[in-house]
Amino acid sequence: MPSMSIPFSNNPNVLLPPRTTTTTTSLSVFNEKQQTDNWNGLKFIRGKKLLKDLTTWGIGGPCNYFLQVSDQTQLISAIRYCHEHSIRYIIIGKGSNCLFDDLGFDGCVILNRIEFFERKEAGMYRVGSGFRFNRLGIHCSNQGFTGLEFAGAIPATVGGATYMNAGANAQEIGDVIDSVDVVTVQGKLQRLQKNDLNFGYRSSTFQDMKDLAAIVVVTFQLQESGSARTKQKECSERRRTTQPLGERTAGSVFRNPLNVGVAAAELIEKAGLKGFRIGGAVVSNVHANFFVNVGNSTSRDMLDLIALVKNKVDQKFGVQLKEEVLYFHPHCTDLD
Ligand SMILES: NC(=O)C1=CN([C@@H]2O[C@H](COP(=O)(O)OP(=O)(O)OC[C@H]3O[C@@H](n4cnc5c(N)ncnc54)[C@H](OP(=O)(O)O)[C@@H]3O)[C@@H](O)[C@H]2O)C=CC1
Ligand SMILES: C=C(O[C@H]1[C@H](O)[C@@H](CO)O[C@H](OP(=O)(O)OP(=O)(O)OC[C@H]2O[C@@H](n3ccc(=O)[nH]c3=O)[C@H](O)[C@@H]2O)[C@@H]1NC(C)=O)C(=O)O
Repeated sequence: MPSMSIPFSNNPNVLLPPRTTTTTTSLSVFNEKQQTDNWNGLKFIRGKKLLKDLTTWGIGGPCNYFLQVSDQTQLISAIRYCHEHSIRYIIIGKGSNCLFDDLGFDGCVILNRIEFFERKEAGMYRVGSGFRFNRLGIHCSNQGFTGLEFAGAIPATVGGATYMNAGANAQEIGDVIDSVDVVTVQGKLQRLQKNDLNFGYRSSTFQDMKDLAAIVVVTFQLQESGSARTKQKECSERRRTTQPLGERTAGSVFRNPLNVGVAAAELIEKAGLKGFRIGGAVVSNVHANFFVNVGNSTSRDMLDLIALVKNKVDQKFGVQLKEEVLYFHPHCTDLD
């Protein structure tokens, strides 16, 4: 079995080489007593924040620096701090698409809680990227606007969903976005209009932006519809009956293969892998593209299960599945 099958996040900030004076190259700091670093009013927690508590999979050791931000100014300051100190960093929302390592993350994890919500005019909403995506979907549908009914049951933030171009039930977030405000790695704010944005199946302009630090605000333009509320309830009901809700998963592990005409889940099921288990990681019996942490999965269990499923599907059907979930290596990845 290959030791590592899942690609790393392609976020350039994650690849930033640590400077030994500021980011430890060993993870020994994680065993020390929790400390805080105060900088420009920001309070970084050092060494003790467990990533398993920040992700839906419930897997992941401590991160070297942790910070929760609740507004744009804090986020920009945090990014500047990381750059000035050569600390690699990532922004996470609900942690529903992330696999962290049991060894943790030798860098800074910034938890996005920029949660404001403004109604600009009928059907136009300006929303902080840390706002809960499911809450947004329910609210807009209840107000009689269509386009985000699918979001009502998805555990994500608006920023994470935009970055991935989240979609379900034949809808995608990219279809109803009017503009997106981002902050660059230089700490500058920039607005991207609808015409500048290029969304595809689980892909977005943001995944290719070399100078993206974070999505900060998303503005939506929705159309009126008398059936939005009913449709939203149907989407949630469908999810309840076809997906293992209430279990520790990261949603779909693999993207659906393009131009094959068959879903990843179907290939995995036909390979006889439903219920297959490695340690505490199990292919769901409810939906084969969901892998469940049944309580004690290590990151290695999950990585091995992903690699095994990939291999079996390739051997049996000649289809190379691509991961939707992102893996974050504990150390600087340019050395690996
Ligand atoms: N359809 C469904 O039923 C389900 C869908 N999902 C999907 O999972 C995604 C996860 O959302 P969420 O939990 O919020 O994200 P996560 O916290 O899991 O973050 C995943 C990655 O998204 C990027 N990201 C998150 N927030 C931002 C931001 N503000 N600015 C820039 N990049 C950001 C980062 O990538 P990087 O570090 O590489 O920059 C981050 O590592 C959603 O897109 C959703 O589609 C999840 C579960 C179910
Ligand atoms: C969960 C996610 O998004 C989901 C989204 O919720 C649903 C609902 O629209 O559609 C996608 O799943 P999916 O393609 O597996 O959709 P489903 O309708 O559940 O299944 C597709 C096909 O696979 C078959 N199927 C499904 C599950 C299973 O165990 N076995 C199986 O054979 C179904 O019968 C169906 O013919 C998204 N996944 C991807 C990778 O595109 C996510 O991105 O994390």
